[in-house]
Amino acid sequence: MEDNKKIAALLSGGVDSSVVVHLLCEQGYKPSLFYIKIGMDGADYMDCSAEEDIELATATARKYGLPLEIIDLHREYWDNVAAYAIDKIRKGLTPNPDVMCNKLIKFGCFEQKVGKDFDFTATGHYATTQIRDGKTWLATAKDPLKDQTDFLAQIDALQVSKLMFPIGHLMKQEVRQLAVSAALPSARRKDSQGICFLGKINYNDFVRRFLGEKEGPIIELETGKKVGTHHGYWFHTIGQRKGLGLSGGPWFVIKKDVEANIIYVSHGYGVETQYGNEFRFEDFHFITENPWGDRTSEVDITFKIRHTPEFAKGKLIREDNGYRILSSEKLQGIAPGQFGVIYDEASELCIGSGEITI
Ligand SMILES: Nc1ncnc2c1ncn2[C@@H]1O[C@H](COP(=O)(O)OP(=O)(O)OP(=O)(O)O)[C@@H](O)[C@H]1O
Repeated sequence: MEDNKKIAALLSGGVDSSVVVHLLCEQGYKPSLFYIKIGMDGADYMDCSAEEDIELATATARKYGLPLEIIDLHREYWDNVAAYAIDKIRKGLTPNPDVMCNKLIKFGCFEQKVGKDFDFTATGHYATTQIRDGKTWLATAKDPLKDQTDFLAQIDALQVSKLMFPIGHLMKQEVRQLAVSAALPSARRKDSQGICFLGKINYNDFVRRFLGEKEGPIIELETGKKVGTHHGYWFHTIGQRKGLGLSGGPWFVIKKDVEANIIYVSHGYGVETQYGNEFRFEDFHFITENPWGDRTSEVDITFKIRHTPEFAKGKLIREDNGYRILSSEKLQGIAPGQFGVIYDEASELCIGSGEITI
């Protein structure tokens, strides 16, 4: 990479993005730093302050003599990401605001307002990129526990071609050590959850504010017996185990009847209905392009249906009107609305993702 590249670095005040700044400077770059402000919408249920973040970001910028600008994307966030999350929850689905925040805010609105004037945007995401056949592909991080490619799996070819992930080749421990040895202002900070509000606020308070409460029965799937009462199907998600307030557990949420406001639960593991080995996608999205071409109808892949370090093995099957995953093993808690994320067989490249439907 040439040293005169113009780089915008997204700085959150956390350890990871501070190390990004440090590494870029060591490589001879002079990145412009940007802190994205989402704001709290004047609501007390979002008790999180950006002040400490901004203070640490400012201290980091000063240490390296770099300009820091605060970009207000509050309206954009609420109009896009929060509205998306509420809409999905209302439909009984499980949204993933982190995925949408990356696609629409960090690499969407930010790109349109600021990033467009730079050659690259650097972030502290745990991910890498690879060039193959002249094209840029999203690739997994060295640290499997921290890998965040699943949160990036809705970005597009143009976005990925402009991204830099300077810490993607490091283990979290190495990043922390670098922060300490470089005496970065954020070195001793514990991990943050970034700007995505659902990581920072009480999820139930957020949902209650928009959808209120509505009591309904909790019914045991096998017996049809009422075992408890819930306060609205929107507080519960398929596969959920905690927070049902039922005795004699463990209980799992197996199914939701959104029309009738009923939650169906079942006991313990080994319940056949709790597992599935296939699901379909609503609009599958390839990040760079379809690496298998249109003629291949069935390919071996690895995939994730939630944010876990493990990859499941399976086949991606092309159908007349979309794609289907056939898993080699039974999957627990396939939650419609969540993103199913596809990787190549070696779990090296993140190929794309789609919203799960069943
Ligand atoms: N408020 C923000 N302003 C600018 N960039 C941000 C902001 N929040 C997150 N980012 C960028 O997105 C990356 C990934 O964010 P994530 O939410 O995963 O935080 P993280 O992994 O804890 O990173 P960090 O330690 O840098 O906060 C960050 O490293 C940073 O580059």
